[in-house]
Amino acid sequence: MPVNKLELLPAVDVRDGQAVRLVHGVSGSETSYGSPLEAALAWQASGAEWLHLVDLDAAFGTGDNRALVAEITGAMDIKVELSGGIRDDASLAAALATGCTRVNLGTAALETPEWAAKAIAEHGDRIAVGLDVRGTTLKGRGWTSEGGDLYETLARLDSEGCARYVVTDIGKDGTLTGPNLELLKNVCAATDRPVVASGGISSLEDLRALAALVPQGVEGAIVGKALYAKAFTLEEALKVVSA
Ligand SMILES: O=C(O)c1ccccc1NCC(=O)[C@H](O)[C@H](O)COP(=O)(O)O
Repeated sequence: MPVNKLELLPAVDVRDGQAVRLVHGVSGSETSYGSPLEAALAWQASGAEWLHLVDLDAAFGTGDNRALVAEITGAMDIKVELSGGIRDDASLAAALATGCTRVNLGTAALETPEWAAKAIAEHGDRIAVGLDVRGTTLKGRGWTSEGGDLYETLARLDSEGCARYVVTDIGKDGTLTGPNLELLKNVCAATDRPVVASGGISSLEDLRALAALVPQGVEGAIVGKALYAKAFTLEEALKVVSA
């Protein structure tokens, strides 16, 4: 169903049991923000309708936080989008079994396209694909491996029935330098599927700029660092997007 209000997805990225934010998604660049469950509960208490929950260890292949991710998802009354390391039947089944609303596939959509197409066919709207880019080149495996051309992959995923894309400019992620609006406009022009913007949001003005792209296909925005750095509160952000 089309939405006319920008959805906000506050992020909780989990590394080694802690809520963290990375810069450019680089392993080792993290700042720690304490208990991920407390962070998730705080976003929920502030009025969030969504939580974007990332298992960074699973994304980087340095282990996983699967039990904690399941615990956090189970504790939420709001919708949860799970991301990070969902690449095979076992990790997909575990993610879906948490009761989350949807999962993001990343590396799998690039490296095992047949498996990803099967997951999309079986689970429809519960699957989104994360398109993580530098320029127009996709990245996989915790953003360290090359994954081909953004627009070629988008056309393939569209033809396979992918319901939605989460688009991240890696150069912006965790930097508080604003979202890549040109990239988002270009992706929206290339697909009729909804797009969730991720990475770089730094101000309420950025949220207003993203809200202006809702008619073009931007459905939501993931906000991480800005909330942890207290650039604005979630209550202020929610007010901006509902205005
Ligand atoms: O989502 C992933 O699978 C992922 C994998 C590897 C590194 C980072 C990953 N996600 C990061 C996020 O989803 C961030 O929470 C999001 O882009 C927020 O960015 P920001 O507002 O710039 O802190």
